[in-house]
Amino acid sequence: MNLRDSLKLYFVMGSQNCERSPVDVLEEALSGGVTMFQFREKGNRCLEGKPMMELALELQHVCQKYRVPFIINDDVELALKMGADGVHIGQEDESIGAVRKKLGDKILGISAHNVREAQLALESGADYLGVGPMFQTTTKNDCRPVQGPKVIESMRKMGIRLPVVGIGGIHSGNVHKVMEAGSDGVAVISAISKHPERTHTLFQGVQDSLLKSF
Ligand SMILES: Cc1ncc(COP(=O)(O)OP(=O)(O)O)c(N)n1
Ligand SMILES: Cc1nc(C(=O)O)sc1CCOP(=O)(O)O
Ligand SMILES: [Mg+2]
Repeated sequence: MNLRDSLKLYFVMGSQNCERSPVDVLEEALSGGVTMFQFREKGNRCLEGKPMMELALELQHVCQKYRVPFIINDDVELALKMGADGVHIGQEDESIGAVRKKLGDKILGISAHNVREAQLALESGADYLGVGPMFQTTTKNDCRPVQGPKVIESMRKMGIRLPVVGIGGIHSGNVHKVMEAGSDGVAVISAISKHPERTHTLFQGVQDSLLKSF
């Protein structure tokens, strides 16, 4: 599967986001159509040290079973140590160029909030952009103000063709707005971590939007 296709339904999650076993949640999400996974163990009640590492390895194993890329949030050294498929970093994390050098040809995702950040990420070697927040979210407390899907639209209008996922407050009722703005897919936490059994509805929303755009 190429990267654009892998980004259709991108599940981002850590144990702090789950109401039951993260391994079971991920397994159900992958059966429901998730195409890429990011391990984001961060914030209140998150695991550290050995328990975090053990969980990361278990989740990586589940992704391997489904042949879905396993991405690590923020921690480049952890990603290299585990042999993860890539890393996602934001504007407040390490420099993009330095991370690209460490990662070689592994997947590098960058958060971008405007056309300038998107252009810089592209020039520094990003493989895809995470753009948000699309809608109001309570999952990440240091989020930027909501700009909505129009940011993705403006990136596309300015000729940025890099694969893009929208993130922040996305659920099956608003997924079409993100896709219609020119996104390749959506990244979600709570819509799946709280209701993994509804993953297929989100996946169908992405597919329907892609079919309509032809
Ligand atoms: C796919 C995707 N997009 C954006 C983010 C946010 O990254 P960042 O801005 O570095 O914030 P944290 O997730 O590290 O709190 C993401 N993780 N994934
Ligand atoms: C991790 C993250 N990054 C965001 C950004 O705007 O960059 S919003 C966000 C949280 C997404 O969680 P939910 O799907 O539950 O709203
Ligand atoms: Mg980050």
